[in-house]
Amino acid sequence: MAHSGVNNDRGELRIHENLDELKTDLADYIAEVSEAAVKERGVFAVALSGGSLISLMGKLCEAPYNKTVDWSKWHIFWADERLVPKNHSDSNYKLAKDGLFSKVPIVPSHVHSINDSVSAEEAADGYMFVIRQLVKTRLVSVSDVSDCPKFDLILLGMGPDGHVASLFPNHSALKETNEWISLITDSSTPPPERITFTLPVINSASNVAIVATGEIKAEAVHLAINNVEPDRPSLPAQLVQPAQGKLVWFLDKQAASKLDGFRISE
Ligand SMILES: O=C(O)[C@H](O)[C@@H](O)[C@H](O)[C@H](O)COP(=O)(O)O
Repeated sequence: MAHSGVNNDRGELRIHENLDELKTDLADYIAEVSEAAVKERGVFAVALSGGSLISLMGKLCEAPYNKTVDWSKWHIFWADERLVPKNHSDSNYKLAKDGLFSKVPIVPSHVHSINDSVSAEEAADGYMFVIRQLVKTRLVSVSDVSDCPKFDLILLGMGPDGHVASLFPNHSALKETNEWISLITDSSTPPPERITFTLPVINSASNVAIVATGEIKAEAVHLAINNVEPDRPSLPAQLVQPAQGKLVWFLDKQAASKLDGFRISE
């Protein structure tokens, strides 16, 4: 690791020499968080995003994790989903199915995907209903400080514009303070219709990881982590500030290259 375990008030930074190291560390981290949740609560409620995140999680499907992780206790949710059919190449469900849960023994009824055969509004309401039910039974924990669900882990990618989940810069969904889910119809990155967790839900999780790689992400990583304009934070990734949970950044050295004080070691 180029820099390991550096903590600042924007969370723990795990900066890696290359993608292979990052993938191993990410798999280790997810396996550890899952084991701790299963020990404490008997289940692991994890929310995924789309993009490169899923392939960066790929080592979970290999030894030793494929055998050591207690997959039967995993419950999978989506921090965001694109409103396309589940067999469409833009679907985050398809991405996760092909890259993850078709390869490990996750219980099909523990996959809490978004309905693709109803209207966007009905899909958003349905997803909200499922999460509400699971919070009632405490399969998903509840935050002590808000009435929001407290996921054991929310895994986020980040776009070069600093978006996380489907929360885009300057979008009104960033201002949502009550609802758990927002329906987006005008996403600046296609496809336009998406369902996303809101910031209150992301910031109520026990653990949040943001995974960003490549030089194309360096500026947004700098703005979000060096907390530029802390009084007027506007970048979605900068607004990820878990109230009681732990935030960890998984970066490669290209994505970290614009961080204040960061030097690439040869
Ligand atoms: O559904 C989505 O579009 C994603 O959840 C999105 O937030 C993604 O994580 C980022 O766009 C980063 O994507 P990359 O890692 O592929 O750059």
